[in-house]
Amino acid sequence: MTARLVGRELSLAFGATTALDDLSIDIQAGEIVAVMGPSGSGKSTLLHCLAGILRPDGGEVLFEDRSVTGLSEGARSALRLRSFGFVFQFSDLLPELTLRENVVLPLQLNRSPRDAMRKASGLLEALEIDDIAGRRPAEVSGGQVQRAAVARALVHEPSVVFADEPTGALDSVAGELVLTALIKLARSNGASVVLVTHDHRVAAHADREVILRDGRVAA
Ligand SMILES: Nc1ncnc2c1ncn2[C@@H]1O[C@H](COP(=O)(O)OP(=O)(O)OP(=O)(O)O)[C@@H](O)[C@H]1O
Repeated sequence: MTARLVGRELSLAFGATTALDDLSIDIQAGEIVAVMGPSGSGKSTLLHCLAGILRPDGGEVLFEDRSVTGLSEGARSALRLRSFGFVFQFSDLLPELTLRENVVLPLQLNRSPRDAMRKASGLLEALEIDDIAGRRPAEVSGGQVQRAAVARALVHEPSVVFADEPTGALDSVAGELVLTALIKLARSNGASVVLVTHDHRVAAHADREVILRDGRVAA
């Protein structure tokens, strides 16, 4: 069994708008892939299909050689919680919890509290936010929130991290810190990263760039 993620001949329309048009993509275990292309070219839709959030109208997504598209909604949710991590442009950290409590959240179902805390602490240190991890999201900078979001996305050691414009709301210095940490930690865990971005400097961190145009792979 490999953690390879494959989208095969994916198509998806929203009413009269074609978002994905017979698009195929193959992401190897541990590979960092940047998905680029103009606004509206289908980048986020592709990410949502690969992650099992959206079901395509046609085609199939395979993860670990099994069909994701064929799973029930509940089974897709379980797969996302177990095997995938997510970082979005605007973090969805819970505002009433501290950064540390947010990071530990994905672990609480299946680890002892002490073990979960140890794992979260290691990531908070690696991301250099351990000294402020007792604060709530509103009490730290945007870059620090995004670094906490990276820690939360990686804490349960997912096979794939989906990152949709993770640095889009940050200045270049803060963005660089978030991105290098995300990629370094994903690599050390052997996780693949699907990185949606319109920024060539961000994409330069990936192993491979896939460029979309009108819902198809252009390059
Ligand atoms: N929920 C939706 N309802 C209707 N149309 C949608 C929806 N989501 C996306 N679309 C349309 O599908 C197409 C692809 O959108 P998508 O968000 O995947 O593009 P994108 O490449 O990520 O764009 P951006 O860089 O602007 O975020 C666009 O034409 C968009 O307007």
